[in-house]
Amino acid sequence: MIESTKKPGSTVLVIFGASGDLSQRKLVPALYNLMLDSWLPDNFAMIGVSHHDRTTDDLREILKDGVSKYSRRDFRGNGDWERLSSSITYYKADFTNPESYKGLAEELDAYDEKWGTKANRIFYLSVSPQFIEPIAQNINTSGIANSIENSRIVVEKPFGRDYDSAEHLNKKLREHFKESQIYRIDHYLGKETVQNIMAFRFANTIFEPLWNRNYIDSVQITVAETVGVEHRGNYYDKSGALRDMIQNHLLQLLCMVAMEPPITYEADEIQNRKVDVLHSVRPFSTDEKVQEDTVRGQYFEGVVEGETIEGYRDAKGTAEESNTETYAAMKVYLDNWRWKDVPFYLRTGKSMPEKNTSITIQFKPVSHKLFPSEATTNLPNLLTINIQPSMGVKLCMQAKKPGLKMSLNKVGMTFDYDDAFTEATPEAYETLLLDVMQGDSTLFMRADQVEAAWKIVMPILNYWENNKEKEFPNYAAGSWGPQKADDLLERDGRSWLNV
Ligand SMILES: NC(=O)C1=CN([C@@H]2O[C@H](COP(=O)(O)OP(=O)(O)OC[C@H]3O[C@@H](n4cnc5c(N)ncnc54)[C@H](OP(=O)(O)O)[C@@H]3O)[C@@H](O)[C@H]2O)C=CC1
Ligand SMILES: O=C1O[C@H](COP(=O)(O)O)[C@@H](O)[C@H](O)[C@H]1O
Repeated sequence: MIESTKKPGSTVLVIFGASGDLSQRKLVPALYNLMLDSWLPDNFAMIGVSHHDRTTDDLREILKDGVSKYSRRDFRGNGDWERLSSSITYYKADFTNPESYKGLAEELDAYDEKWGTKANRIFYLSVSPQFIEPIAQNINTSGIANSIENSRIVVEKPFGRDYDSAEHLNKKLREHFKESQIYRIDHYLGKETVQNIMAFRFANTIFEPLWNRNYIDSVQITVAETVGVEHRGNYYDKSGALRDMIQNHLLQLLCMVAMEPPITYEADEIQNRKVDVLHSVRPFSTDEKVQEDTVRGQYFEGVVEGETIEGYRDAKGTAEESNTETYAAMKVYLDNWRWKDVPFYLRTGKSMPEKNTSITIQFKPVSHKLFPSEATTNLPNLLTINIQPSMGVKLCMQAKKPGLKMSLNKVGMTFDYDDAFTEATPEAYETLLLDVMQGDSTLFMRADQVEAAWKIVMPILNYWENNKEKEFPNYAAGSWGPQKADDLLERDGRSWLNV
């Protein structure tokens, strides 16, 4: 495990695609907050690479705008931004042109010379997927990744668009970098409340003995977003909820909640336990299984949080007869000792009535009914891990309602981040960028993890692509998704717990 309280050593962060949306909305605001919290190395520089004619001042202005709009801390005009921006320079290059990398090499060497040390070189690929291969190759052939220990490459999602392309990309990356140098981002893993799942499960005595098929009836994982496809129609219409959310974020949440206890808090050990979960997912082995246990949806015009949202097919960049799902739900089983016959229900959707990312564990009913049925609400114990926007854990149980008769009522025990902690919550990208600088890959995706996750969704992707959904669009923006998603649970005598 990496010493997490230590400031990283001298670092040059090269962001390919520095003028793009991700860089403005997430990466540079994260650097800004790391700087304010004194986490940036004493010797730090950022080189922003993209292809339009720009000066360093132009890039700084673009990024300043991003920080002022998106930083979790208010933008303060007291010289803080200038402290960060003075370490940012612009480098104009065509990603695909090997010649462009010569000047970059000179700039990187100049920092080593100035600081009198071999600085960490982090190559952050905030670029469209088709550029990953040529950039990795050009970094390698130009020799700018100067050593295995000091050089790291960070790759954004989407990591491939199916199993074959992800496997190919892994192979190509490994032609140029060692696995220990490759940091595949899934920003959900950087979220404070997602990291807390490990603490919650493995730093407390009371939950783990119950965390299995003997006590748990079922698990629900929900990632509901109020936003629709917005300006990302071009990307999203070729992706859909299964690729965009389930293959990565939801399967990672599944891993966190279902994994066996790791022996040590080491990156490889934790990733091994997560891969075990993915390998244990019962395959969707036939088209009938896909039809039975999965549901897809696409929203039509509706009202979300009081605002009318146009239908998905009317959004810019989407096809008129688009077959792309904006909602996906499924039931999966894990064929292993701990979870045999416990269903895990996963769902995610855009244009839902509320933003809610949560995991709910439904416990089995008590083994013997002691109280007369009119006295009890018959509600099972529920443990909800709220990931966002509300952050915390809530346990629902039954208690005697005060009064002269024995009557039970549902009550809750709540741990809320806002009440429990005074510390601010860092954004996921702050955690992840700091981890890359410190060389800690615990919260990143290993090659086999990504491939195992693709393997799970491939039969669904194939079936959905080859069989157009005739009922699309099939849920109103602002509703909880298609009726069939409710039916999926109703068949099992359960229902979605919109808590
Ligand atoms: N935006 C987001 O919220 C999220 C994005 N991602 C992923 O991050 C990656 C980047 O996304 P995003 O920032 O939105 O993309 P953008 O399209 O906004 O930015 C692309 C960047 O690449 C540069 N660029 C494009 N072609 C070339 C080229 N041939 N040579 C040099 N520079 C080039 C552009 O430079 P210029 O300005 O000069 O044109 C720009 O800086 C994608 O893989 C995306 O899927 C992942 C999660 C969320
Ligand atoms: O990766 C993605 O995640 C966002 C949701 O992220 P969150 O941190 O706001 O929960 C999603 O909107 C986007 O479509 C997807 O590409």
